[in-house]
Amino acid sequence: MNYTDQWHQAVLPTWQASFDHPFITALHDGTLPEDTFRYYLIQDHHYLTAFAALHEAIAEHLPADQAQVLLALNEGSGEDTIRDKMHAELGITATDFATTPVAPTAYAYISHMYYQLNEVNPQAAVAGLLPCYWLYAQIGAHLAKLTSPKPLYQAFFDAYASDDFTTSTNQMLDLVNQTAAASSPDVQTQMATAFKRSAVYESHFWQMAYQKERW
Ligand SMILES: Cc1ncc(CN)c(N)n1
Repeated sequence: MNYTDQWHQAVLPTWQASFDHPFITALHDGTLPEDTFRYYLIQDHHYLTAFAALHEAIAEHLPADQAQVLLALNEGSGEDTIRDKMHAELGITATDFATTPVAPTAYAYISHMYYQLNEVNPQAAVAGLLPCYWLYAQIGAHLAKLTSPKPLYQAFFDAYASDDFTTSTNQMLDLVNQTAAASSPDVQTQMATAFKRSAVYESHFWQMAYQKERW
């Protein structure tokens, strides 16, 4: 079994908690209040801004060929275009982003990823990015085919079931497995820990949005 499958096996209950979260089930059956989705999109914009910056920062510490893959991934998943359409549909503006503080869980997740880079090592930081790709690709693949009655929510699942996002996820999986294979056992353990913590934060992120968490 490759490294990422081992780490995935080790976090299965946490991973499943995201699939079963009421935010996801309500998105799927169309009952999620629009203002809850709006809250999610604004927080996720904060998260994705930091996530893109992290790709750049981590790439500076990787061997050139791996850095190139990470930078290309940062350009190419197509997520921004879909999000722009959703923001427009819900009337979310640049002012909303600027005036809405990053909520505690989003702040903690972003801080965790920077901690991996600044206090652990770039390998752990790369592993910490993976659940963001992989979990959403799996949720998209699973739920897009079940069809939400609300087109906006269906578009969310479709985006993550798309060929572009699946390809990006597979490239990220390859990058993380190659990085792990070239690392010492101690670093592999640090990578597994970073992956696990990101998976935990992914499940908490739905809850943050569901309860519209505030400071
Ligand atoms: C919190 C979070 N995790 C993952 C994804 C998918 N890139 C996302 N948009 N937001």
